[in-house]
Amino acid sequence: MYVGSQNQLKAYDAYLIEHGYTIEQLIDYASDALLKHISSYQHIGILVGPGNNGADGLSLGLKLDETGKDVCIYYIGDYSRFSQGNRYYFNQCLDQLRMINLDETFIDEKELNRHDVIVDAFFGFGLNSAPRGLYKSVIDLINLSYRGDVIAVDCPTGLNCNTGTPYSTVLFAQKTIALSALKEGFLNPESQVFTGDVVVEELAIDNPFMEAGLYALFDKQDAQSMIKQRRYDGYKNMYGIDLLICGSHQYRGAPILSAKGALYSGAGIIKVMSDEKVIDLLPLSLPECIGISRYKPITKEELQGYDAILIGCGLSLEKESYLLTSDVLVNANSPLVIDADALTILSTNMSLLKDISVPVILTPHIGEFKRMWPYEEGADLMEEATAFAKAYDVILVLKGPHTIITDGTEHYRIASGNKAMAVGGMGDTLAGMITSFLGQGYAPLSAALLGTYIHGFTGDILARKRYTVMPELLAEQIPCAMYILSQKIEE
Ligand SMILES: NC(=O)C1=CN([C@@H]2O[C@H](COP(=O)(O)OP(=O)(O)OC[C@H]3O[C@@H](n4cnc5c(N)ncnc54)[C@H](O)[C@@H]3O)[C@@H](O)[C@H]2O)[C@H](O)CC1
Ligand SMILES: [K+]
Repeated sequence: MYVGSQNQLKAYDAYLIEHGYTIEQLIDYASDALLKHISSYQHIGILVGPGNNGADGLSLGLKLDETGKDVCIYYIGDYSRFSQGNRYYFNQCLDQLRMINLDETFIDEKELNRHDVIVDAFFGFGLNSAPRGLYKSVIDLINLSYRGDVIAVDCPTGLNCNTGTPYSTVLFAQKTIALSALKEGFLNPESQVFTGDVVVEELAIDNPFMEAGLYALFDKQDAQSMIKQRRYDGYKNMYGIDLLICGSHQYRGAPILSAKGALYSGAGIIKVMSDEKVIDLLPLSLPECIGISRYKPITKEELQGYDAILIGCGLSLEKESYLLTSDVLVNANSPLVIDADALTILSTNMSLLKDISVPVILTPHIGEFKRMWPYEEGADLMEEATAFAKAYDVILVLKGPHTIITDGTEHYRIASGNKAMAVGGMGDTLAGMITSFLGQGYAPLSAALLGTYIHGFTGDILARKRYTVMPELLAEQIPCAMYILSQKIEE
């Protein structure tokens, strides 16, 4: 299943049109996909707006009429402002269907309740602000007085399709048929009260989702088929020797959380290169890990022999951390995960990324991302993420609700994770997990996807009975979560 923001969905339609489809054809495919969801009803009212969402409703009305249904179209506004696709179907409807212009004849409660379903094709992903005037009046009337089902085409009118939050007026639907892809806002669980059940219907064409920039939703099934079974004859070196260059005298907890994330997600051997104070603490909290005292400068030789390296968690922003980060970026010859303070340091000299020949995964939260990329407030985060990954040839794990992961060519949103996980230290655990999967031999993009999915999945299990989820507890639960996924256990 794919997901897109308003911009991306507009670009998706433009891409299809550039590649030979006409808008009238696309609307025809859209109404084909809608038909089966409405065909069990007999008396059908369709609310039609001025754009292509309205056109979907008109084309659907024609098809329902052909099968003997009682169809009535309610429209607002003047023909000259309708979209090209809308006019094409509007003209056909004029000859065949009962058409009510709400500017002239407003519907009352009785007329409304003649229908056993109301199809909302007022606005789809094109809506930019609250519905006003007659649109608002009709929506208010339906919300208050209509007793049948409301089915929304693509997005309920009045719901912001990027955020999943309502404008001041919104139509409550029992069901929403999302065309081609999920709208980004539907990832927000709070949107469900407006959308009702969401069904995604793809158009019956060769859909170029990924090429055209839409994001795939990486879900439980994807994780189950990606996760490898442990081998009967496996031994520790087979599961990776990972180096975590993390922690400082100031931050002693972060490296422990990263190491726990790495260890509990299956790493063979973990070495933590850090400040003396962290090294002293390590055997007490994590006796499985090996401590290495950190001296400057870090040479190429010291970075040899690892399957994956993580730098950044709890590193601090002292001068010495700047030197350390550039030493590691210049000398590393294993796949590299860059997190937290190392990202802030990197943001002061992004050209360091240009000369790296090993695969690099960056794991910023939005604040760290903005330091690295000229992000303008309100810009489309998924589009910016893709552009960033392409520009620097890295894998970007942009942390947030339904974390964004892209290498510039493939793009994903992670289906797991929840609000109880917004706790300091959670990112350190995640960075350790991704490093662990890199070290276990997963391709870099797979390591990022699997690490992030399992992190969220473990958090989801814990959050069923918790208001907040602590990173340390989460780390300790990773083996159970991985067992559930690897054995395909239904819960
Ligand atoms: N690939 C697909 O899945 C396809 C989906 N399709 C459908 O097309 C709509 C999007 O159509 P579009 O014409 O771009 O936008 P809308 O119909 O949602 O809106 C029309 C128009 O209205 C203006 N507008 C915005 N906000 C307001 C407001 N508050 N009040 C009044 N007017 C407003 C704005 O100018 C909009 O452009 C999508 O949802 C699918 O249903 C197609 O079938 C093609 C293939
Ligand atoms: K709609």
